[in-house]
Amino acid sequence: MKFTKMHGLGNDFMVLDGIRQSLPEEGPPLPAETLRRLADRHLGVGFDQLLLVQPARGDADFRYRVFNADGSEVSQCGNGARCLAQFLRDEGLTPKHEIRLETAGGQMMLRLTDDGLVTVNVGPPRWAPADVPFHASSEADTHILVAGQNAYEVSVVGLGNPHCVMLVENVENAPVASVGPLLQSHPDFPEQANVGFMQIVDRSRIRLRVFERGSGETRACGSGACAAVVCGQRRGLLDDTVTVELGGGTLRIHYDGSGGILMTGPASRVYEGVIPEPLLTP
Ligand SMILES: N[C@H](CCC[C@H](N)C(=O)O)C(=O)O
Repeated sequence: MKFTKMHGLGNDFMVLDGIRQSLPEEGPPLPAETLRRLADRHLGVGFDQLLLVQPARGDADFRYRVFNADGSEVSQCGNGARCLAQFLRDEGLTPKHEIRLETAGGQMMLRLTDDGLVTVNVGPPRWAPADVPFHASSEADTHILVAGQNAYEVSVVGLGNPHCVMLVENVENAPVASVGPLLQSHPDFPEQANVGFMQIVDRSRIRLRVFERGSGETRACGSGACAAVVCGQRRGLLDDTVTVELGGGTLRIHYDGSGGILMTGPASRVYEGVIPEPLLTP
């Protein structure tokens, strides 16, 4: 099985072409145990997420599916969407500069810009608890989550995937490794959550670390960057356009309250590889 290794600011992916290779319409493209082994950075290829592109089933150009390193299928991966747009163009699978993707969380528009960057419209933020999903009686600027011996004030938002975002003084010493897993699996998130730790530099710049659901802390999280910005805007702390500094580099996020959240950033190819068929079975 052929694959392409790519990354968006160090959030790295194994990309599978389900257009020119026949892959299952539903469920993981590989046995879950094989997928997890390939995600391992010593036993396999090593990746945060596996991205799969397949023929669209509706009026979009392509269908986009995402699997975390733990094998869980999810509905959104912002960095991955940029890499997929680059992959589709590089492979000659589309001549378009504007690509519409069908995802489990709805449609997303991608635009390849002349400066080699990709802009993704990830859609509007979903604040209603049921749309995150999150157990709460109503939406609010912040919620208090009790975990272990502590209470954490977080903002909660859905972007096709669930996010909770907390403010920290300095991302360098944020309790990502300890608090990230606690809030990821907090019982108020029935499908778990991605956990963002946001330092406000000024109204147009933040620093961010994300403990991702199903993958742990990654060097960048595109949907996490979008979530942090809209949560900061809702709390009156950020302007419409924000530069987000992540471990692997910067993203530009724009949201003015109408239309969708626009995320702009790079997409990088690393290498192509082949997994021999006998190694695809557990
Ligand atoms: N871990 C996320 C999926 C990948 C998101 C991230 N890599 C991005 O760039 O948005 C989740 O379980 O919802």
